[in-house]
Amino acid sequence: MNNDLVKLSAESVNLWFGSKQVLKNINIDFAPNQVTALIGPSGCGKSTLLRAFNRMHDLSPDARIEGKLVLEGQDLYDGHFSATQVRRRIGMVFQKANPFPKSIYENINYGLKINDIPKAERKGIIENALKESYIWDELKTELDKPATRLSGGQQQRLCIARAVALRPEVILMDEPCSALDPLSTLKIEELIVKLKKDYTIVIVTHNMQQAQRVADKTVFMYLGEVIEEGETKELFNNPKNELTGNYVKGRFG
Ligand SMILES: Nc1ncnc2c1ncn2[C@@H]1O[C@H](COP(=O)(O)OP(=O)(O)OP(=O)(O)O)[C@@H](O)[C@H]1O
Repeated sequence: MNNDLVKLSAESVNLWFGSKQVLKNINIDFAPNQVTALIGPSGCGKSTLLRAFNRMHDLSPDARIEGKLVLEGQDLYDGHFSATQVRRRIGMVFQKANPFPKSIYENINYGLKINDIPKAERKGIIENALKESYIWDELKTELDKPATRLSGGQQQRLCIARAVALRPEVILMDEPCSALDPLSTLKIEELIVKLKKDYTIVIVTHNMQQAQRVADKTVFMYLGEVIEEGETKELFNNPKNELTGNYVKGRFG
């Protein structure tokens, strides 16, 4: 891919937990302002790859990474960045919404504080992040209420607001809708499509319809390897690899 069209990439990435190799020679380029879905059967390494971009394996003493994970030409592991700096530029939303046991306001304010955003700016940023995440109208009169009292779908949109408040360049989403009802799922999907105007988004999903609804590109992984990647429509309707075809048609997984 032309370098101007690459926001984030994995270059010859191998990853082990102890002696078990979980990622094998992964090469992927993620284009800016696009949504890319990572699909593949359970255990194929999707979350592990996503987490590697966010420096989440720093805390696993048995994790070993070879190769490069690159954001705009800069290696995320070459000592240039701290994990906090990486996470400011690459936000993450998890499978289960994980609001802090604090108020709605404080959930977003906390990240702003630890990233030294001046106090005078925080209120406006919080309002914007909630608006951007389509949740302001629902929550504007109860910002002081505990976030844990929100519905699962609202909690997940709050977590997305928490991520966007820091103005990351990339948002990684690890099965963000798997714990949600169909209506909340639809709202998050609409939000994802809207957010790609400003962010590069990578989403892990087991939901084939979801991948087709939200993703411009799709990457199919199997046993730690990338088997096929391409335009979502193409990969689903005209897969080049038999394994991909069997997976997207639901024959295994
Ligand atoms: N911290 C860890 N220590 C040891 N092994 C791990 C660790 N994290 C993941 N693994 C192993 O790595 C492999 C890949 O797991 P991963 O969670 O990346 O798969 P996945 O494709 O995201 O699966 P799922 O769709 O079920 O979430 C699995 O065999 C898992 O047990």
